[in-house]
Amino acid sequence: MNAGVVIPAAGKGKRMGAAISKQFLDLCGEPVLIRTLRVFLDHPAISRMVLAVHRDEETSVSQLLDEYRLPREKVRITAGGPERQDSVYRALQELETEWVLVHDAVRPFVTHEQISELLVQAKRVGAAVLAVPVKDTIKEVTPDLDVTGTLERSRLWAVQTPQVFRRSLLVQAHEEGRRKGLAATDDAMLVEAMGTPVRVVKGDYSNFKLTTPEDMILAEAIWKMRSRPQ
Ligand SMILES: Nc1ccn([C@@H]2O[C@H](COP(=O)(O)OP(=O)(O)OP(=O)(O)O)[C@@H](O)[C@H]2O)c(=O)n1
Ligand SMILES: C[C@](O)(CO)[C@H](O)COP(=O)(O)O
Repeated sequence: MNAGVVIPAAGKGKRMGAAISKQFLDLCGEPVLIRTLRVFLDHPAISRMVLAVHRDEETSVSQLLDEYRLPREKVRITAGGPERQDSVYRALQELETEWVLVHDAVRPFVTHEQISELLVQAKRVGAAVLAVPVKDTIKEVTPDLDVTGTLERSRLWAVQTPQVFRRSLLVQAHEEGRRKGLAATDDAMLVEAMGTPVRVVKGDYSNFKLTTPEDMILAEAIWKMRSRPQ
């Protein structure tokens, strides 16, 4: 299977509130970004990777990849855009593989098993995303904080990345999304908007997105637990 990865890594991490963007924070001895990239670069189905970074960080990220001895012949760096959707679209222009995985730089706990299963399902349907059943009760609330309803939890899944697509489908979805002015918080939304089916692969709760400060504490605990000899 000819598969490449787009890693949007151009965010500023405002909700994390750290002095540096969260993808560069230390996670038990290596930057989060490096830990995330290693998972894909070590997977046998992945031949290429394009990293979308903030335009002021292209040189420093390139140096970081060299410092951690990542295989540079597989990794290209490009300038991201103002929103995640723009960063993914720009990185997509640099990737020519038949299949594309999109994965947030700040989800370091994705596994090889999940990547492999997503590729199998995407090949069947054209698009597959990792997701987990929602654990909380989800309410709709007005801007004034009045509850207007409660959603049926058994039908709700929290979507993660990786999200895997046939490249031609993803490019078309992004281009239509741009034409219609859709603001999508994930890539599958753009594919869904074309009426194209998307398959869910059940993931696990540890593949969460590092977003707020307490997530770093949880991430360190998970990393240490996974590194313990069995
Ligand atoms: N213009 C942007 C914004 C986000 N991202 C990336 O998209 C992923 C998920 O986004 P999010 O968690 O929202 O990251 P930030 O935008 O950095 O966070 P915040 O919204 O708190 O500022 C991250 O890997 C982030 O670097 C990106 O490539 N380009
Ligand atoms: C793509 C994503 O990680 C799926 O959960 C998420 O939607 C990104 O959202 P954010 O607005 O960039 O935090």
